[in-house]
Amino acid sequence: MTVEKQKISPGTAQYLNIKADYPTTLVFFRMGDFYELFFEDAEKASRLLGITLTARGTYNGAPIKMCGIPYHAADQYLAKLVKVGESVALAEQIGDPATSKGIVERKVVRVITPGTLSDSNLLPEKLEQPLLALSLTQHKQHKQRQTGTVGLAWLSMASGALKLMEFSGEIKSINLRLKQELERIAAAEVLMGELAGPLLNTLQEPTFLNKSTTVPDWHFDIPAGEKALHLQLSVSTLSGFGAEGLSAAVGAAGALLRYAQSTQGKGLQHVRALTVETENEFIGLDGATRRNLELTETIRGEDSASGAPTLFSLLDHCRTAMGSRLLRHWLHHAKRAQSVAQGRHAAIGALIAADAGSALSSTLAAIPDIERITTRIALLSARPRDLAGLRDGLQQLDAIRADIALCSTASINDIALDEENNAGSHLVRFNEVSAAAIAHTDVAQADNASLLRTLRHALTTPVVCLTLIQRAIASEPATMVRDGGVIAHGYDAELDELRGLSENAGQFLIDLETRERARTGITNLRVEYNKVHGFYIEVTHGQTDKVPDDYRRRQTLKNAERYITPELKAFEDKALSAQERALIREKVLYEQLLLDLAPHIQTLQSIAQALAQIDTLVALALHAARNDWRAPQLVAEPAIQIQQGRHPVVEKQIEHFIANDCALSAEHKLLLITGPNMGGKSTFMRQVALITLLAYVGSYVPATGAIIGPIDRIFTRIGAADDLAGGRSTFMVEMTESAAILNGATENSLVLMDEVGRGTSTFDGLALAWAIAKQLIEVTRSFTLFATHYFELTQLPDIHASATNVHLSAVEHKDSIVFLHAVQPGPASQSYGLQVAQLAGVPAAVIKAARKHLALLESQSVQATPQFDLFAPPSAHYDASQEKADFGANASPETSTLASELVEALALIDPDTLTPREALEHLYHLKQLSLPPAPTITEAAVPATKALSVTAAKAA
Ligand SMILES: Nc1ncnc2c1ncn2[C@@H]1O[C@H](COP(=O)(O)OP(=O)(O)OP(=O)(O)O)[C@@H](O)[C@H]1O
Repeated sequence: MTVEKQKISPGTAQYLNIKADYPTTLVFFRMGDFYELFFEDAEKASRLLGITLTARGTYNGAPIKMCGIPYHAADQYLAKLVKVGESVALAEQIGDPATSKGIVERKVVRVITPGTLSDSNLLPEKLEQPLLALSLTQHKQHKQRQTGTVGLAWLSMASGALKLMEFSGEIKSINLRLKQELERIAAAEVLMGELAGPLLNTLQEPTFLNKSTTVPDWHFDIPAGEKALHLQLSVSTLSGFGAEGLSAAVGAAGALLRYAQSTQGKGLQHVRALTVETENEFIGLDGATRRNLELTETIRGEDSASGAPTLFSLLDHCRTAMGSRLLRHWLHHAKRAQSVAQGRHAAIGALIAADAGSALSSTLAAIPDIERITTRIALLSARPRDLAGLRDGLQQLDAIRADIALCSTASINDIALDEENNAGSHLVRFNEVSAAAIAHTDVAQADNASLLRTLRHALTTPVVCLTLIQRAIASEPATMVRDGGVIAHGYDAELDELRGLSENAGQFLIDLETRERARTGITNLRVEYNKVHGFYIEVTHGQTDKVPDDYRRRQTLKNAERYITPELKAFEDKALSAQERALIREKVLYEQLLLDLAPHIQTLQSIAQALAQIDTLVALALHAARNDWRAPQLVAEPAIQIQQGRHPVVEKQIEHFIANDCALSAEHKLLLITGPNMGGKSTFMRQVALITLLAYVGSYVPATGAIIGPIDRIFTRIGAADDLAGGRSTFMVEMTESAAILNGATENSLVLMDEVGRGTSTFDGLALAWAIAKQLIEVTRSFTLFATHYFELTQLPDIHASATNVHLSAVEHKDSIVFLHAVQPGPASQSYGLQVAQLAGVPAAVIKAARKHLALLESQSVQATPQFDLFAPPSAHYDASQEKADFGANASPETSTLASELVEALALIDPDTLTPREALEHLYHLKQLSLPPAPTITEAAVPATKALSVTAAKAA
């Protein structure tokens, strides 16, 4: 917008000048007690906020559209706008309207964006909303391979945590990786250079692109980024943070800090440290897995905040928002290093043994969000009640430390022994790894005792800081500094004196009244005050003739006259100005107090982190104790051995949950799970994944025992949902997820495959399921739970020793079915599909027709067509030999017998002596020998999808 100063009012010119600097941001233009919005901003805000659009004056001949919101209610409107991803620039009045000549000066003091919030009213309590900067550099084509480097830097403005990460590779693989990292970090706002945007479109991640803010490419300059980090962290090298050599990420950090600072309008004193995250630090979970396991939101996308049952809402017994945020973080960031989880297990054990959870929990309830308050202190935006809350919270630290001290090392050892006894020998392979587990547990004990000790140490009361706040802040301060009554008595002599002047006014006025009554003889004379007229002496009309000469009339009422005297006037000036000056003095003192607290920011941050940890550990300990969860053992050998495991969320929702074992080891890596619909297959698979994850999160687990080896990633392919927004069909989603698993899983990964292949035709689906299972067994060799309705797959264990059949059992009762939900050895014998349909209320006539059709299909399938009833028991015709060949095994004895019979028969034939008829008879005989008794399922199991489709088409 160009500013045509001649034709427009000074106010409009000022607005347009400011707006020119914030073209894509809504500008809130402060006018007295209102923020006003103009032009397109007004239209947009009125639509988004549902407020009335009006017009005032004209610009270029057209009315200027405007709308406004009251200054005092701004927070609620800002919250709404930020929630829909809008940013707002606050243009405040800088000059004093009373003394300004012409128009009062205005300046943007802060920009509010989704990723840079620190205000308690605008931020969700239990969620971090990081700001992320992303740089993507494509390297020159190298032997036909397009490669690139991604640099990530992200900052939680509300906590001050700054993190970096960098990775390189072929464009396709880094895109995949980037998608996973973005899903993990869950940034509220993503900064990108102008060039990176189009490259990232290939991510096909609409939700992510909606959050992006474009900044000039030069903001990502690497030397500038390095300089900015040095300055921010007050260091001369980044090597202490392990960040040397991360040029792309350092460039991104430069863009991030520049943007974050510009939005705050000031430096970021609370950002004092840097963490570098590495590729292999956490157990990898992609977005689909986080959703499928319902960690913090349900599969349908409901957040825990809406009360939806998720792992987070189940475990969140945290009493502070800091604890809740950390718990959420832990669930999404389980570290691969076992020692971290072991440290937490032992701490939980010690808390349970000392029965310290409840006491700690109630003390923690009195602790405010010290982390965010500290940030607001650093940004000089802390309110008086933030400081009062901080003071009250810090006063609880002694009690918390005393409770932690109760958890002695002795009790930790008791717990360890207990758990070891509990692990028992229920599972065959449990014992094989338990010796190693004991060794590990010992190591863990040493670390563990130290976790609580470290926390106790970090929670040492910061006496200087606390005393300062105690001295400075009134016991119950007003909400805003401008209301006064924020600074405590005795903190500042000047303030006390000014307050004394206005507070002692009462006595002065009583004394004056007594004196004036005596002097004038007017017995009903009164000295009073009102806001409009100030102090006055009131005399009723009947007495006015007694009024002395020095009384000046101030106001005439119906029954009385009001006067002022020189003495009263002098007092009035002093008292009123004292009040005003006291308010000004309080503001100065408060601002100075925030500055004086700055040196304590780092201490307060580590106290906040320690409080979050102890709160989270207490929450996990309470949940474990109340629900009979046990300490898992993390071992070096490959294993997922779970004894009597339960699904943590489902067990809460039903009356009687059936616990199940799971035994996976180096020799037995795939469980092929069959059983009826509703039998509990998905629940079982999820519970294994959740127990594994919980063990690495550092929590106890819902099982009587669990021994778990190294885990690098957890993958899930569960359920089928269309991705309409992403333009992908059910089957496409299924195959994309399967592809990601097959490309990314290793022998330390846990893979959950639920009914893979069901999104397409029977034969294609079966063939794909077969080939995928084969790949997981032979190539990735991952721990796999493979649930299927394709009965043919139950042959896998015959062919491959590392696969085992288990099934979820059910029994028929009259015409109905009873699910036992127990995992039992061997394959299922029936699918019970019709019975389940009947349970679901499918009309009797339909069920009857289905039964009839099923009988027909079964008889046909025996005679001619390959498998229709996928759950019919394996037929006598089934020929596993082909699959064995498929898996690279030797030919079966049957195949070799047939071959030798044919050779023998051929050897008996002398073609030179045969008549044409005899030749034909021999041919029929040979054909008879080689013919299989009936078409076999083998055809369907050959993983050549195309050929199978043709077969299927012919069969149909
Ligand atoms: N171990 C268990 N104990 C008690 N009830 C269970 C158990 N497992 C599952 N259930 C109940 O059975 C229901 C169905 O379980 P689940 O969805 O796991 O079945 P499924 O075999 O995967 O079914 P489908 O093949 O149709 O997907 C669950 O909602 C739960 O109420």
